Amino acid sequence: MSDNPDTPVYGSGGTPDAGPRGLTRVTRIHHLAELKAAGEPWPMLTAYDFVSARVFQEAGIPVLLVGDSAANVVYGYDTTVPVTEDEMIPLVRAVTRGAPKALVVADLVFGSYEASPVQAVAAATRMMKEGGAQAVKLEGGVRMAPQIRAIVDAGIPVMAHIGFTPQSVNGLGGFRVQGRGDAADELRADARAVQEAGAFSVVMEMVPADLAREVTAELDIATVGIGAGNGCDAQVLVWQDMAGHGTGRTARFVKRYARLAETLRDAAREYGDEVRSREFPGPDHSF
Ligand SMILES: Nc1nc(=O)c2c([nH]1)NC[C@@H]1CN(c3ccc(C(=O)N[C@@H](CCC(=O)O)C(=O)O)cc3)CN21
Ligand SMILES: CC(C)C(=O)C(=O)O
Ligand SMILES: [Mg+2]
Repeated sequence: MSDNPDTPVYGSGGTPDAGPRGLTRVTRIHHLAELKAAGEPWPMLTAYDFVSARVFQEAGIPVLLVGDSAANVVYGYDTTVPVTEDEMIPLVRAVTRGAPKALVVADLVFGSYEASPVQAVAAATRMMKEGGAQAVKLEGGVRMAPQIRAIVDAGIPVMAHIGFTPQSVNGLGGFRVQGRGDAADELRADARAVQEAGAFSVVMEMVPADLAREVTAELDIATVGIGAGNGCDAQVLVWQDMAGHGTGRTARFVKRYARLAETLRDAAREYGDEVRSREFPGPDHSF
């Protein structure tokens, strides 16, 4: 592995570079187009703080999302509706500091972009200027195309998000798969509209796998699936879901690769026990 800036994010031979030092160069949007052309899927995770962002960069995760799921996993709200720009921006700053080689995408929060393209450009500008993000994400297809176009025209790359869009949970009638039956054509239209509006990528959440695969083949831009099967160009999960660091139940689309919450609880319990018994701090940890 090398620090030469011409070394690609992924090593030669098309294998993802997840070596001991992680990403070998800054991830750019055109790399994602190259990966789509090469048929190589890439992983994306959420991140909300410095340490986890650094760990994911070391693990070779090229794209990090500071999701508005921070509402749930950082701030403890029930939905993503209440979280504000002022709550998101410090998290975006921490992640961009922790993972300078990852492409950092920041979610625009509910209420910050829907009203008009002018409002959307202002919200996206804050995420870049104050947060240091390289791109923003917003929820909506056909109905948000004017906002996407305006943000892209302002020089800010946009990732769109269609299918189940959690900010509209009240309008969608709950946490449900989207694009089943007749709704498939609506989802296809949303996908085409965001590509046409200039988005560089699109998240598809809770969409039937066959439909997601078809849309991925139809589009030139990268599709990122969450609950959308393995035919997408990329996958994303909330990192606490992926690592077993949540509290309650998780969606069907989550696969858990670790049991961090249990590990942490056991560590805290042992620490507590040792303080109570005066075993900690012993001579090794005293001056
Ligand atoms: N921790 C976390 N993980 C996420 O994936 C996530 C968040 N938070 N917060 C923002 C949104 C909300 N998301 C959600 C939340 C709940 C379901 C859910 O309950 N899904 C059920 C029902 C599916 C159905 O009946 O059609 C499931 O079993 O998958 C799905 C996505 C995805 N996002
Ligand atoms: C689940 C992903 C796609 C997201 O939008 C978030 O974490 O907020
Ligand atoms: Mg989100």
